[in-house]
Amino acid sequence: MEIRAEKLAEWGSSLAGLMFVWATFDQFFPKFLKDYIQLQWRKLVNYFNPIMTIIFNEYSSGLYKRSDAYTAIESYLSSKSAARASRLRAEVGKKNNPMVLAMDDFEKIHDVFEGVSVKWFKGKHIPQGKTISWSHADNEKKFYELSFSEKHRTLITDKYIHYVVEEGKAIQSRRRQRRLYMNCCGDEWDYAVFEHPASFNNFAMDEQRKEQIVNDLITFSQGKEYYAKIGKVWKRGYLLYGPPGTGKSTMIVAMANLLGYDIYDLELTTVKDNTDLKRLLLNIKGKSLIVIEDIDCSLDLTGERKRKKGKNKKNRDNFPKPKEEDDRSDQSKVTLSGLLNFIDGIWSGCAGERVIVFTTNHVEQLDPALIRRGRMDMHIELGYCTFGAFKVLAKNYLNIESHPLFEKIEELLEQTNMTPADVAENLTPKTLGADAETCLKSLIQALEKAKEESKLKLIKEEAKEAEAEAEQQAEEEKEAEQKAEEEKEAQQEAESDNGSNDSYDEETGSEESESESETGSEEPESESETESE
Ligand SMILES: Nc1ncnc2c1ncn2[C@@H]1O[C@H](COP(=O)(O)OP(=O)(O)OP(=O)(O)O)[C@@H](O)[C@H]1O
Ligand SMILES: [Mg+2]
Repeated sequence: MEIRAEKLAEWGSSLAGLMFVWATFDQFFPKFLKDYIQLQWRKLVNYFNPIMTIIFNEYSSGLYKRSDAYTAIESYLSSKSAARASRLRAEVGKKNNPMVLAMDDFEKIHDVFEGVSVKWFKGKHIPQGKTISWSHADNEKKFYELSFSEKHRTLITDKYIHYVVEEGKAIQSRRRQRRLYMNCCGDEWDYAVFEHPASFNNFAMDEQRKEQIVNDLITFSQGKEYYAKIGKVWKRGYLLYGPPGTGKSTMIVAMANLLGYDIYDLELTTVKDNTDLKRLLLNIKGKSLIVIEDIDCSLDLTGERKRKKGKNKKNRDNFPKPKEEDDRSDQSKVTLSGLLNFIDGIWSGCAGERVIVFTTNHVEQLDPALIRRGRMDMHIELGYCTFGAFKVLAKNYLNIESHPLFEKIEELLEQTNMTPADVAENLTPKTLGADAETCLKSLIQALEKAKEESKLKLIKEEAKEAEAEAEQQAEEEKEAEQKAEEEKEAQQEAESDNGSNDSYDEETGSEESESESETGSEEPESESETESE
């Protein structure tokens, strides 16, 4: 299309004229008149295409706290802005938080929900004249304006706004720095900022099972209405069990990272009694993952607690403890019923969503009451490394998805038990520049060694068993011999008794008179006396 120079000049002068008129309008017309004209203009537009507008103010009137809906919408829109807004504002997060791109003031972005297009506008009212105020509400008044066609009113007010707020909250919680709380002493929580890279993406386990667990967690975290409908507290319990080094603690971190929850690591051995336990638990906020590791070592299932033992804790117990700590653990009286009350008692409903995780290496030692469904809803067994799990580790550690050595590794993994922790350690390069093949070979070596060791162990165990069996057999034989001897002796005694009775009859009691003369000499004497008489 050809645009002629005279035409351009004509447009230019019209534009300049329009700008002049606007500048004059803006400068000389009072605010109320401008607002009136704007209102009338909107009405005119609305007449032909009815548009509905909803305003979300940053501060509700009289409140000093930012509106939750406003902040949730801000988070939701910031996730859309990077791709859709033409002017962005960069905000650098606090310590270690990534930079966040948000839409700038007076920007518009479009969003689509169930095929319906809506428009968001970020505006602000700037107060006329400068006033000094301590309240945000008196300064700039920011707001989000949502506009959509009137005919979609029900969809937007009933569903879309709810969706935006919930999604925004989820984004906030994902961005928020998470905390790891610990109860070090008494009934108080101490925390540290929690940054752990473990996730379900790099967690090594059977893919199908992993998907089940992830789906279960996500369904739980989105199940607020469902739990309310069925009248249950919004909580879910997971029991993770398996040998040391199979990823129980790693899975806890992956769970927290997936849901964006804080972790509360509850150390029962430092809690004095049920009252302190209650106090601790009441101070746990919503969106939290409460963890009791090695539950079998923390709580005596008869009701009394015992000191942690096993694994590292066992080693720790070898060191003399400060007397104070010793005394404290002796006085501790957290009971199983106290713990169960917390898990599903009336006061378990005092906070928002919660996930409770127990870990143990000895599931068979746990009281069935503690782990029944409803308390520990999902039981997850973490076992030795399978080939599927190995492939995840190989992708994580060596960035490879296949290799000619995989076949050999698969075969060896089927023949021997190696924990994912050991496999991971063998896949870790030990020297700078060590390539994938070197690491795989090192794993094969370790697997072969483990296989040999388990074979030897088996042989030793069999030999030990055979020895024990032989010992038992020898003992049984010895016992049988002894028994036979005893029986023989008893028989001989009985026979000799019978023999003596016979001789008494035959020899008219000469022997008896002998023995009787030892015990009671009077009777025979009197007898002899009568005889002599
Ligand atoms: N399934 C897994 N996927 C990825 N890494 C794993 C897995 N299992 C173990 N690891 C690695 O092994 C290390 C030890 O695992 P973890 O501490 O989770 O084991 P655990 O089952 O909690 O052991 P314990 O019973 O001794 O507490 C982790 O740091 C992790 O790097
Ligand atoms: Mg662990």
